[in-house]
Amino acid sequence: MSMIAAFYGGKSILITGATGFMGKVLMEKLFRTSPDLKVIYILVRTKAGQTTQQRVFQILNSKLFEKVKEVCPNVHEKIRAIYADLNQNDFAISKEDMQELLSCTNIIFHCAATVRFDDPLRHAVQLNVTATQQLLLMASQMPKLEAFIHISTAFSNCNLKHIDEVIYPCPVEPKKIIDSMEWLDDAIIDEITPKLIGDRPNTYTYTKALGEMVVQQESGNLNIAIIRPSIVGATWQEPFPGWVDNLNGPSGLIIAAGKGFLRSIRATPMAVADLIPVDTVVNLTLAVGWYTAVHRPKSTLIYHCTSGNFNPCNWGKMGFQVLATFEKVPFERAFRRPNADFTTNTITSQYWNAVSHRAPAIIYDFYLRLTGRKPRMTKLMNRLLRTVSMLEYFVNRSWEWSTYNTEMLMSELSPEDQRVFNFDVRQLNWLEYIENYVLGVKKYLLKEDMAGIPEAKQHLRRLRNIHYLFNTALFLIAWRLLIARSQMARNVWFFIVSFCYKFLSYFRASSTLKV
Ligand SMILES: CCCCCCCCCCCCCCCC(=O)SCCNC(=O)CCNC(=O)[C@H](O)C(C)(C)COP(=O)(O)OP(=O)(O)OC[C@H]1O[C@@H](n2cnc3c(N)ncnc32)[C@H](O)[C@@H]1OP(=O)(O)O
Ligand SMILES: NC(=O)C1=CN([C@@H]2O[C@H](COP(=O)(O)OP(=O)(O)OC[C@H]3O[C@@H](n4cnc5c(N)ncnc54)[C@H](OP(=O)(O)O)[C@@H]3O)[C@@H](O)[C@H]2O)C=CC1
Repeated sequence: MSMIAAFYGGKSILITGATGFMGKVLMEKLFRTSPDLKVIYILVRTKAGQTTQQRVFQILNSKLFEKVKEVCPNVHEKIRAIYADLNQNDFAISKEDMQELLSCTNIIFHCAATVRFDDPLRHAVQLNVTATQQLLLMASQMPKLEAFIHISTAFSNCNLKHIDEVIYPCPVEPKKIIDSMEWLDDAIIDEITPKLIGDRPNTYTYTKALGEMVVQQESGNLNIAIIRPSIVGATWQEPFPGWVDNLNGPSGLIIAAGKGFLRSIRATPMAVADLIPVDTVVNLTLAVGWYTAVHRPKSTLIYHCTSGNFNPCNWGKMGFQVLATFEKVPFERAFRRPNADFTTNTITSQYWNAVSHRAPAIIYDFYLRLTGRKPRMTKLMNRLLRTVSMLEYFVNRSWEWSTYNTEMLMSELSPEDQRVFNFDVRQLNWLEYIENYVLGVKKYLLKEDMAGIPEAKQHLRRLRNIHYLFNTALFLIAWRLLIARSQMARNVWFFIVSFCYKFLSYFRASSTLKV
């Protein structure tokens, strides 16, 4: 029997961000391995016209939870959705719900955050800093609380090359940042944001670093641990390979490349692609929750959940494998044949953006206008290029994260726990993982049926023929224009024609001689 699974039996667990990518997998794993847990409280807001109950119902009836229904048929009774909005200082939680949370919670997993790179600083501070502070205040009033697990990111200190499992102080105290957000107007905040984030690339990484400082400063007597995952990708093994449900990180770019929109990205092929499967992150998170509660370390331990130290992959290998998978499992209705190159400098990147991205979008929009349809490709391409420009920071650098605490934890696990809560990425086969990832994007993000693969391949063959025809026509037009303007070109053309004529007449003569 797994000691970790047994530990969560009978426990009341609070998860923030449970409706997110990582939160769903965390909930699923808990219900599947510890079906005798007492209750999972989840803070859920209404979204896209759905009530909290409707959102929970949709999650529990999704493919991700298929196995849970077998081992925990009464899962609906064990999940308690509490309306909350982390944008509000008191989370807008009702008095009754707050009373129940404060008196019953044993473990907190704080996953909620805004992961957008371009969020205005005010919004990112509210969600990634102030909300963390508010949750810590709630935790300090929970008499039964055994552990508080905070999910940060391995990129919270991406301005450093080597990152240890310690908290690095930010130049300005989080409390001052929080207070200034209350009285500065948006225009001033936008103006000072670049100065505040300094050499970090965006408000996301900056506010995650501030969030860690808040955890350190306001932990009081709480028993806390921090987990820093790198680039979280689709599931590796559990509950099944390739599951993913949002466009963040590689997923969106895999779609853009598979649909033929993205043809080049400024990336360093040999840079480490530090991806970590979401089920690996969740296994580590649950192991950390158990270890923190049972062993009660003297200080807040930080665990790096990264792959580069154990089983490095690089962007060149990843890109190659993604494209190779498209050959076998193409996406449907592609705009062009998938083909994405890595450019290593800004000039070539700008050239390919003009030639491979903007020009085809303009031509296609012109075609849409001619056929009486609304042009949309240029707008989509501009948004995609903006997205790519924000992700490029992470594909042109490599980082080294120390993993002492993560390795220590692995050694503390029994063989059974190492099997059930496996976070040993040394066992990960990257080619297999990336292939399953692309398959998962097709099935779970694009909702495309595998039966449509022959038609998708046929469509790509048509696109290839159109591509050849287009290039041939372009060449002939260019050659015709050149001949009309250049004597040299005409001479070359006549030389080629006469050479071919002589070769053909010699060939014909020699073949009649044989008879
Ligand atoms: C063969 C090559 C493979 C190689 C593969 C390389 C992968 C290299 C990944 C590095 C990744 C590092 C990640 C650090 C690790 C964290 O800790 S970060 C945590 C996760 N956060 C993220 O990944 C970034 C989250 N996304 C964002 O911040 C915003 O999407 C962006 C990037 C600022 C763009 O914002 P926006 O312009 O408002 O765009 P947004 O509304 O989000 O989406 C616009 C459209 O693009 C789509 N979209 C959204 N996100 C994406 C995306 N990531 N990609 C594409 N389309 C997207 C949306 O569906 C949307 O379409 P519509 O809904 O309009 O039809
Ligand atoms: N994805 C990645 O690559 C990485 C993620 N991380 C960290 O992991 C954690 C989870 O990330 P991930 O699952 O990918 O993120 P998602 O964007 O998928 O999920 C974010 C969660 O936070 C919730 N949330 C956001 N704003 C509010 C709000 N105002 N009120 C209530 N809930 C809110 C969302 O709820 P709703 O569904 O209502 O929007 C959602 O459940 C984050 O802390 C992130 O920083 C770390 C490294 C990498």
